[in-house]
Amino acid sequence: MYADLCATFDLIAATTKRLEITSLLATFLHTVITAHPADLLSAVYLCINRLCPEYEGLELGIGESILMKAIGEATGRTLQKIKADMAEVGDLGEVAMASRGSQKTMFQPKPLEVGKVFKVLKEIATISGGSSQKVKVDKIKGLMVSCRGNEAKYLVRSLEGKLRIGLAERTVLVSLSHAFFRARTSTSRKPTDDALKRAEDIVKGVYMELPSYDQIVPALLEYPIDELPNRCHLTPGIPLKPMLAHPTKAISEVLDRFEGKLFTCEYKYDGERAQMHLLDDGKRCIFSRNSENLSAKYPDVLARLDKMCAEDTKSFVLDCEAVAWDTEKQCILPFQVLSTRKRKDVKEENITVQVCIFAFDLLYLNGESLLRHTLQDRRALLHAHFVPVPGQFAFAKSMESNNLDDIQVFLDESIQGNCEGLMVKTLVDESSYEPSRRSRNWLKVKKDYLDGVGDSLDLVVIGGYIGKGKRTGVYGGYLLACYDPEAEEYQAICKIGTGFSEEALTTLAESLKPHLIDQPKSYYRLGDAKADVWFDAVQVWEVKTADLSISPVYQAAVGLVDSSKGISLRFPRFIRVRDDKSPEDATTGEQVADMYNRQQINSAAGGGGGGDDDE
Ligand SMILES: Nc1ncnc2c1ncn2[C@@H]1O[C@H](COP(=O)(O)OP(=O)(O)OP(=O)(O)O)[C@@H](O)[C@H]1O
Ligand SMILES: [Mg+2]
Ligand SMILES: [Mg+2]
Repeated sequence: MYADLCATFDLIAATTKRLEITSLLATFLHTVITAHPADLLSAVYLCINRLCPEYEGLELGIGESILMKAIGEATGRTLQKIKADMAEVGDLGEVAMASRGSQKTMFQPKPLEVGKVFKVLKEIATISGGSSQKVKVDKIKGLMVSCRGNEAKYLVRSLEGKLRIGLAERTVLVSLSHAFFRARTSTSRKPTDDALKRAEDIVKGVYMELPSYDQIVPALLEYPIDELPNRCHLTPGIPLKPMLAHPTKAISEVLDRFEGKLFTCEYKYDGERAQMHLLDDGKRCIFSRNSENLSAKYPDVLARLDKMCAEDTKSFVLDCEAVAWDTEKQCILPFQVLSTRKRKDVKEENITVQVCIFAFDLLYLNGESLLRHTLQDRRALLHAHFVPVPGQFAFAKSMESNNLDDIQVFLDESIQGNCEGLMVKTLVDESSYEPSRRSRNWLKVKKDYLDGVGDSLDLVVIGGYIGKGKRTGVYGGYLLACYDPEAEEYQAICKIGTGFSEEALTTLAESLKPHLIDQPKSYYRLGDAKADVWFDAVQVWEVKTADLSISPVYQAAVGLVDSSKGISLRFPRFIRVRDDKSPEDATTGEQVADMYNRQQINSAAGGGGGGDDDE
């Protein structure tokens, strides 16, 4: 059984054609549905490399050293040999497979089952405490000795938290819908593309509202696909992925894009996205942009929830921004202040950074999902069912006008008020809430864009340079990368050395030290970029740049603008650590290429702000 999954992984790794991958996985999942339905949930989780819904926060990502130890002990090879192989091959999964293959076994252990493998992985992730390292190694060993063929390779990669076979989560979702479609229709007829597509849209749509296989897989096993939307829908307590916005260069661009449509301008608050939930039973929670549970960070906000609700408000999901607040001067403080707030185990009486919540959308109210309502409706309900509390809870400031001068005045006011600019949104037509989409119906206008800097990038730290002179003892600079989800690789984009306060240099170096690795990962695409030390891809930094240029050295967006050269940033400047983005949410190669192309168009047009003067 686990062998079948691993065989499928091998086939998937061997092709890059999305349709083929979908069909390979659908075939496998179909057999699971018909022959071992109880293992289906485990199989799906193994395919997407997760242990539970994202918001539960349980993760694998077992460190290289523990894995090497386990491989050594399970295969009777020395650590030195494994390290040497690793240096040569660069992939611990391959090393494990080769080590297992060369091992003489006295007897054949029982074949591994998907459900068993997944169960043990989950156990490993939950182990903590004093002797946890040893227990983990033992459990890994226990699985490893039963591995045959390529199983050790995928087992190790699952433990590392990265399969790297080019299997995107949305492909798993599509395959799952196809597999169920096949299982639910008679085999004599070949399904029409339309019917397949319909099944696909239902499953995808439901997942957007309720991103939890724990709920969706059992429902699919029990009911027909058409019934799924009635069984699974937006539910307070389970975070949905927030809707995202497109950057625009100027107010005139907004007016062009939204011509003939009703739209609204809102202040764009500069804090942290906060999705607030109230459940029927009174339970409450807050989630980040990344579906991380922030309840332990904002006990003060949870405590004020009752004050914010009108009397008939029993359950809801609110989309908000949490912003640092100056209680004396009664005004918004910059993001930098919010970032100094403690993140975990916050006690209300010790809070130094107060926050005010600015609500801009209502997604669910009293048992009903509002996602498909117009923004106009949702906003009316928001205002009717919630009550502003000075300095604690407010509605996002908004304004309707299609006059360029009016919007400019509103934008200037927002900047005066310590905001980042405006969010401009369709109000009636095409104004439903689109979870997890970067929608064309939400446009952001930031002050920075108007200054000609363009949007910031969120990049992953993969290398460092030993500091000299004033930076002795800390890193003098870092190597950054963007992420290419298609190739599942981090592509080096630039060296960065400016924008750091002395304090930041120290704290960043400290926070990265536990993630030092002996050599760059096989999935770092480096080109000619070099570094003194290498880091595991764990930290995301927001970075501003003067401009982007084609580079013979760096490999970001390679193949998109030039067949062999990548794109690099000129004069990159560190802004902040993005705790709310994981490395795989970093700016993509495609976005980098997009930014480069837009910049070319703008400078060719001789438009404003073309200068690239940087201090
Ligand atoms: N009125 C508002 N409506 C919607 N979002 C708002 C509003 N005010 C502030 N925001 C914040 O602005 C964010 C979108 O712009 P921002 O440039 O900060 O995105 P980001 O988090 O850097 O992500 P990305 O760059 O990937 O789009 C939202 O995620 C939300 O946190
Ligand atoms: Mg922001
Ligand atoms: Mg951004």
